[in-house]
Amino acid sequence: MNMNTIHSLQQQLQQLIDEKTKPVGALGVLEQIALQAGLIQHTTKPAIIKPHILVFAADHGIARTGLVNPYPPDVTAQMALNFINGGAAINVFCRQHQIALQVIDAGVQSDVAAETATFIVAKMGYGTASYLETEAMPEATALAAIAKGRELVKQVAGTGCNCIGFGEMGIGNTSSASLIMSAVTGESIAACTGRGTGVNDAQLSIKIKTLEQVAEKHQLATFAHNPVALLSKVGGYEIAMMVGAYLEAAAQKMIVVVDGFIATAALLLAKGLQPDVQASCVFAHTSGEQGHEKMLHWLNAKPLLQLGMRLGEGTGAALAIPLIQSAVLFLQEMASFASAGVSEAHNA
Ligand SMILES: O=C(O)c1ccc[n+]([C@@H]2O[C@H](COP(=O)([O-])O)[C@@H](O)[C@H]2O)c1
Ligand SMILES: Cc1cc2nc[nH]c2cc1C
Repeated sequence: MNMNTIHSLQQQLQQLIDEKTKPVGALGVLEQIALQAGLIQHTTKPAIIKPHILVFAADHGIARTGLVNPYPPDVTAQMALNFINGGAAINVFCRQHQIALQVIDAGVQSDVAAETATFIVAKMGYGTASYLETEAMPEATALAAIAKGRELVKQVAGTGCNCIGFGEMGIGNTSSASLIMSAVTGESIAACTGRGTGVNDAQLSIKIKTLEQVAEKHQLATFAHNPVALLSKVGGYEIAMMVGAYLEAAAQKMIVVVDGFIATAALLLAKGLQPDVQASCVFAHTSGEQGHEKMLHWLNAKPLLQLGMRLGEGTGAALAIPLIQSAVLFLQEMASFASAGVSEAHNA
């Protein structure tokens, strides 16, 4: 779409929104989402078809040190099994809102289960290496994970889905996200580091010191504009796959629903590779994880929900999808002042 076409489509959408039987602007942020959905789908009649969430699970070498996370790494595989059995929060919300859900083993440290239609085995390794010692993964592996993320989203797009959210599960992955955030935004490690699954005050200061050492060891600040190097040095397999997933979803003109702290850190990297991806993104919520608000501010993003959630799994995305559906439905179904015979304001 060239700039003139975008401008004219934007004007048409805004006019349709303003002609609906409501005071101008009275549906607030939903009006912005309806407009954005039309621009993403390049139509004045956007629709949400077969909404879908992909949850990427993987383990992190750093988590085995016990320096940055209160829960043991075994929880990643145990929660992956919980997803398969339908017992996690993301299962509940996806059932509630009729969102299709698939879980991807991007690199859990043990074998979780055999592949099925809803559990995909795409292991890039059995957990990353500890970036306290060495790089998390070779650059070739980061690139392979990005390619796999793209391939998975292409398959989902092939089912007719045009709205997708990405979640993650990985003990230790708030540390990767904090390191990525600090490198990309230039904020200090302390400003980018939160409690994750729940470290106490003493553990938080150890987490910050550990991550400061890692940032120094790998000279992360020098890789602010090199997403693949950041993935290789301090990333995770699930984060790398999400990067590819964002890139493909935007290329497929899908509405992309961005979840919490780790999911947004992956978007920082995707945006580093393809600045246009953000135009396809709706930000679901501000996570309770310290640092997420700053990350969103850096992106100039205005999330839909503020629920103090900090679970991950794509749970924020699942709660936001019905709001996005409401936004496109009001545009599709509401009567206009003319069609309903309602009088407009005197100042119209
Ligand atoms: O989405 C978020 O904002 C979020 C914030 C804090 C924690 N999490 C989840 O908690 C796990 C990582 O926490 P940690 O303390 O092990 O680094 C991982 O499985 C994430 O899905 C997720
Ligand atoms: C129990 C548990 C569930 C999670 N879901 C996403 N991250 C998680 C971390 C833990 C510890």
